[in-house]
Amino acid sequence: MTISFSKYQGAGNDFILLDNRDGRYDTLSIETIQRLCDRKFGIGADGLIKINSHPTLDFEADYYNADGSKSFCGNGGRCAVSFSHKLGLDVATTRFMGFDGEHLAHLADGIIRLKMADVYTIQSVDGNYELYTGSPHYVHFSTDIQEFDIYSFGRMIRYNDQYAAEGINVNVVEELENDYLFVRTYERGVEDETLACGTGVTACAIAYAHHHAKTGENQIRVRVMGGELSVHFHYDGTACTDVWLIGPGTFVFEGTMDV
Ligand SMILES: N[C@@H](CCC[C@H](N)C(=O)O)C(=O)O
Repeated sequence: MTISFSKYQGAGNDFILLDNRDGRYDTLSIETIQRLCDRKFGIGADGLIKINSHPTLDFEADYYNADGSKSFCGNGGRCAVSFSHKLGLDVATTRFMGFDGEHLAHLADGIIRLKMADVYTIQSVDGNYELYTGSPHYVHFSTDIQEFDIYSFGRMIRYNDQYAAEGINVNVVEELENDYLFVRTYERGVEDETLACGTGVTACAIAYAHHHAKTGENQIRVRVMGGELSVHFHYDGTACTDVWLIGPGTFVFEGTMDV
């Protein structure tokens, strides 16, 4: 089978995008997804997204991590909107289905505003936080995180008895200035640090607002290893609503691969 793909990246988190609106890639196996994402034997990517048709929404973004497991991906969601624009869909305002439910998004001037799920539960775990933003995240605040060994720390948390079965994404966060964070993320399903994680920066921005009791409207800028993202939301002291992840979703190259 010949796969026709486009490669995209959002703040350095990179994805293979497939147009599957006619179902031609419905039978793609987990092994094939792993091979396509492999950086030595395949195209190379942190994840793969099939754009499926949907009965009531503009499309479905069917996301797979590089190991073939499924979740919602914030950076991937933005890239799915950019790719859908390339496919000819009108995505100035668009609604699509993701792993965690329906999403609204807007594309203007190459920047995608992606509406994320509301967050009602922020769990405190020994001074760290655990929350679900479409995928599960562990948030640890620290200083001088450029020097932090995120790989060893991420693996220690992700594979401990509490999380080993389901897995968790592990973020380390530094406050650079008021409302400006630096975030590094170890992603489950990639099992390594990625250059950015959209659901991760969303979780970190929310945990930061919660930690500092920043109620009301929040606009948090986040530096990641591969660029800059923003997270806007309302926090009422308990719940986060009207959550938006803002950033690019950039075309890199396209091609074919025989599998
Ligand atoms: N890179 C993503 C998150 C992808 C899913 C995650 N690895 C998981 O399995 O939970 C993002 O940008 O949100």
